[in-house]
Amino acid sequence: MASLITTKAMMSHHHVLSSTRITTLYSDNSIGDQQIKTKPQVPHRLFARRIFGVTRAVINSAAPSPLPEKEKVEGERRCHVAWTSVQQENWEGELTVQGKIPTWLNGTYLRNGPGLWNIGDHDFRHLFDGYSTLVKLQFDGGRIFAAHRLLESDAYKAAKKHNRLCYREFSETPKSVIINKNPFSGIGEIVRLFSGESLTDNANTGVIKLGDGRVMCLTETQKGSILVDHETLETIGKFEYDDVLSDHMIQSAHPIVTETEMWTLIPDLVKPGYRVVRMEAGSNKREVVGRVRCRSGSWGPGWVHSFAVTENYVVIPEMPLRYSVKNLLRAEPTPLYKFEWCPQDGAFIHVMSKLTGEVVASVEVPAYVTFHFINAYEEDKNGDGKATVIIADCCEHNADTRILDMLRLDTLRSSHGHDVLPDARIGRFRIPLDGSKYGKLETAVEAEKHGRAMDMCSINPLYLGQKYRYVYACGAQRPCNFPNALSKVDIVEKKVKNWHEHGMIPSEPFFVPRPGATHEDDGVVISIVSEENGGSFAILLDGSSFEEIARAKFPYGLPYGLHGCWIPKD
Ligand SMILES: CC(=O)/C=C/C=C(C)/C=C/C1=C(C)CCCC1(C)C
Ligand SMILES: CC(/C=C/C=O)=C\C=C\C=O
Ligand SMILES: [Fe+2]
Repeated sequence: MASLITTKAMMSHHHVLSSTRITTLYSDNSIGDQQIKTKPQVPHRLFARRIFGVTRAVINSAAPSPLPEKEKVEGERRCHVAWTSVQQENWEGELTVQGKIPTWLNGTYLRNGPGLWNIGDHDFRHLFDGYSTLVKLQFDGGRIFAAHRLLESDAYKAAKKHNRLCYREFSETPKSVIINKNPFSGIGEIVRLFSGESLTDNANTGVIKLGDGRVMCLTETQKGSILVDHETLETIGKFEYDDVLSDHMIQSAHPIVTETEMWTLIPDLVKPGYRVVRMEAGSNKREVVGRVRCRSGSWGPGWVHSFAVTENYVVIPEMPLRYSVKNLLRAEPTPLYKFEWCPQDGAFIHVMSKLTGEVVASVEVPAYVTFHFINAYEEDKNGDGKATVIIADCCEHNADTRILDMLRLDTLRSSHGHDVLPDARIGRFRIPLDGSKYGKLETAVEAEKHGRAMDMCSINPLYLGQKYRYVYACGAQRPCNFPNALSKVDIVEKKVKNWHEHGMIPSEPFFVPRPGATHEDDGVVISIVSEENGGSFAILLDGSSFEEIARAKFPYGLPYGLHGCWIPKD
């Protein structure tokens, strides 16, 4: 049984509990004494809603019990903690470690993701709508100090203050900005949309460490670039870009960062294309290295959630899944949300020189749907030191756009143990640099070997842009193709090793190389696992054997997360 604290007060409360610190979400307007009750944990969206209504915080984890009968509503039965909102605004404490953490692993793993999917009485629709929730695992001499905290974005703060949605999220439009049927009444909103005013800054997708040490949370809106303190998880404030590129409201959610620079793509919705930009470590100014024009005759550029780089080139995808101004302006989401599917206009990959900004290849490829590029590298077929082909790998959803709508919370909450998603694979693009018109798209490893699920990938960061061998990603345990396993894929030998436990939903496996390692897979893989019984734990796998070396349980359940980063100690 878990302790349930029911707080009736006007303000958020801080509860100090032995080694853990907890802050409840916010409360309603009633004033009264704090009551402490004992009640089973209910990992359920109704429960999360009640937090906002009356503020209740679950302190301990325990096996969830069924909801009281009166609260059972069709479609709202007990759901996996992976899809359940966090139940406190923040928490910190030491985790008890089972197993042994390598002595060299000192630093902080930070993970971002949408951890809160309701506001007031409103339940969000889509996985990507939730408010950013940072989770920290600080490894120190074999111990793990963990924490989580909601990001104080303007979108989250406004939602808290007004108890309703105030900005456009991935799939949600607040009532206040809904354009009515009169085409002229919405002009103001069109301005607010294109100026970015009504867009969210809920930076819930990823978190990166810039070369100068600053830590930034990101989403696809440019205003959703927010600096945080990786030790306290406090929000520092907006990352202020010192350039004029912020006029374009969107960006790729996955910049590529090294110790010296950051590369990203800025899509242009007006003249369909992408600006390829570079920012020096220590600077806030992005320089435009070059611009790619979209090849298709469609109105919008292809969606770029992520892209890839090699040593000398930037690989720019132009997916047939395109930003749609029409869908952007709609109040009610389409099954493709802000996008539209235009395979008749072709699918392309462009390659730009990092040095000159020149587009050195622009090839048509088979239709594809991907969120995440894994890595890319140059192949030199003639052995004269000049690249002849670019290889670019991605998690590819068999060109099936239904994946986007399948990430709706109702689908995720109700699907158990069977195929629900389109099958996914490692898609390998071969892009010739000899002026050929076409590129190839192949399956790198038979998808059955990783259970026909493939997303949320990482590699050894020292192999970024280089020929590489290992992909760490979420795969699946058949017969279901939902990513419920961690997979190590050897793309050279075409072998896969999976980690899976019944009922568990792991988030992105993140590879940290061992300092001084000479083998690509010498390091550890970190993931956070949401458990069927309502709990969660951090897990460490050996990068080479892919066997578990340690796990550490959180005293409560954490929801699914998206992307993470590693910040070495000092
Ligand atoms: C969480 C994740 O992976 C993606 C999040 C994407 C978001 C929040 C996209 C937001 C957008 C709008 C609010 C309007 C403009 C288009 C678009 C960038 C899709
Ligand atoms: C969680 C996900 C896809 C899972 C399907 O296999 C995609 C997340 C994308 C955003 O970062
Ligand atoms: Fe992503």
